[in-house]
Amino acid sequence: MNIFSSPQPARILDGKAPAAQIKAELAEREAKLKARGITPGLGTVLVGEDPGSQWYVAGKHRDCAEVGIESIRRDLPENITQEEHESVLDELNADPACTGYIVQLPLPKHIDTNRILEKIDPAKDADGLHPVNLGRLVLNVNDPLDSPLPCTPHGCVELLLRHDIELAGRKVLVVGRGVTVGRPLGLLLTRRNINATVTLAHTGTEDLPAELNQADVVIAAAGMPHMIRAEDLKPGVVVLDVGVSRVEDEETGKSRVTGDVDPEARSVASWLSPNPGGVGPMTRAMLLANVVEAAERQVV
Ligand SMILES: Nc1nc2c(c(=O)[nH]1)N[C@@H](CN(C=O)c1ccc(C(=O)N[C@@H](CCC(=O)O)C(=O)O)cc1)CN2
Repeated sequence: MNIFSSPQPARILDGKAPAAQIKAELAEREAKLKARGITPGLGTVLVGEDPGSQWYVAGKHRDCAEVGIESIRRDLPENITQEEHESVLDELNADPACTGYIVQLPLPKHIDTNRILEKIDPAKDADGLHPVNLGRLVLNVNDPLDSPLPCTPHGCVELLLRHDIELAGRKVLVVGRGVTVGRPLGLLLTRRNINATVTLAHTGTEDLPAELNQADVVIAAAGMPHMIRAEDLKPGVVVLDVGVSRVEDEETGKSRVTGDVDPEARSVASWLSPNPGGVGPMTRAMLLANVVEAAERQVV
């Protein structure tokens, strides 16, 4: 134990159990939709052979099967052109069996990601990353049935709420300004129903340790292994480890997933999300929620 230690090791912010609960709730909603003649169908668009992306997409289809959502896969070659990629999105936009879809990120460098995200029909945007849906997040459209929320930010907030962790009035430091996590997460946390005070740190932040030292809650989404050092954290802090990096295990030589947070943080924090097993399963559950909600909007 060092001088920064909290008296007890951090409690685990487990994502697997709440994700399983959410999936069970979604399976019931899906059954009601089917009874009304609507079958939710998730499409995925994957470009290239990246093993991580292939694994995530396969996981999304496994999750769909669990909940009763139909799956549509479009696996495209690495050298696909912008125009060819966009024409696949035109097909999915027109396909009534596809009630929602995602384009797995990152895309190869020769593809303009923003143009691809803009091409998705906002009503079928299962990731909540179309400019219209991100704009609704900025505009504070509050009814969840109006528009999808980005999956990882929504998963982070749900993970905290389902462990009864109060966010109102607390200082939350989000580390990372990416479009899939950091930026939308800052917007979500400052909504009136959550009411956190948010600082968004990034590679241009001059004194990250000073920011970390002030924070009641740290959400690390930078994708840099163990960049959040235990000695910079305030004792009793709540820590969510979102970053996913693949590193070689020193003992086995095999590739494994690691997060942004130094494992020693468990002796300082009051709550710490494991990685894997924390935010990842919640991200997947929130994607399914977006697909079911998009299909439910067809009923109303
Ligand atoms: N279109 C999108 N692309 C990407 C997103 C996204 O939300 N939409 N996020 C990430 C990848 N991602 C989903 O696509 C994702 C990452 C991690 C997990 C997850 O469950 N992780 C597991 C462990 C994973 C492992 O062992 O490799 C965990 O945390 O327990 C799910 C989804 C980038 N691209």
